[in-house]
Amino acid sequence: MAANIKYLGQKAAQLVDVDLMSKHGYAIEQLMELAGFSVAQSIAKEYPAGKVLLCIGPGNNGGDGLVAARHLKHFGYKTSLYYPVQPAKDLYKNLLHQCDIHHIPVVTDLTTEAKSSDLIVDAIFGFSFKGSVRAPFDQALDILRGVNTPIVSVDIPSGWDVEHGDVQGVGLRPDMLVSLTVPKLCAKQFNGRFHYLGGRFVPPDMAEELKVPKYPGTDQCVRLA
Ligand SMILES: NC(=O)C1=CN([C@@H]2O[C@H](COP(=O)(O)OP(=O)(O)OC[C@H]3O[C@@H](n4cnc5c(N)ncnc54)[C@H](O)[C@@H]3O)[C@@H](O)[C@H]2O)[C@H](O)CC1
Ligand SMILES: [K+]
Repeated sequence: MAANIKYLGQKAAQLVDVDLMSKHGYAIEQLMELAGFSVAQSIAKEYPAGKVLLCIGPGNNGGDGLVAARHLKHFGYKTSLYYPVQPAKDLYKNLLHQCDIHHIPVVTDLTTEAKSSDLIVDAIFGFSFKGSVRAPFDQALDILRGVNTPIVSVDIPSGWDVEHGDVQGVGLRPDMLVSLTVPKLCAKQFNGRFHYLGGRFVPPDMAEELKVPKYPGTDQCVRLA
């Protein structure tokens, strides 16, 4: 585990988000683009080009996944989306349209796709996840838990409590975790091979307060463990 890292609880993580947008004038599209780009770059550092299935949830964690799908495609990966709940918000509709014009298909047979992919990106739930997993994501997480394909979780391993980890025994054990902005408390329990940090958009005073580590060169991600 990297030294001097600050881990945020659920409320604190949500407050950072609010501060960036309400106080400092960032648009969600800006943050999401950089967050998703950093996820794609973290993946490219550790996994060779191949077939990547991105599992997309109904909130901004899912939005990060839609952005990552597009950048991975630009990087030479073959990408597809599992996106069972598609909210009507323009933000997500536009991101999905952009995936469409990048010839990134939406698939429905999760079991088959998960087994035949080289990598799965879990962009289902992020720091706003609460309670027990509701349909259709309960079944989806069961399927993901049951395949041998390595999983990269975006910000939070889905089904894990943001602060306490897998207290409900959902069972997702990602190979890589890409924390965004600053790791959340549950990241202390992550024991996969690669822990990265992404979301290189935090202004300097806030970065100092949050103990954001230095990113190397022009990279959008930094390996923590
Ligand atoms: N500043 C940053 O670090 C940024 C992070 N980003 C990403 O945004 C997510 C947090 O997004 P948010 O929309 O607040 O929430 P989630 O994606 O975690 O999920 C909300 C979504 O999920 C539903 N839901 C919640 N609990 C359950 C449950 N038990 N069962 C089923 N469904 C559930 C809820 O109803 C909503 O629909 C953060 O983690 C980052 O990945 C931004 O993209 C950029 C800035
Ligand atoms: K996730």
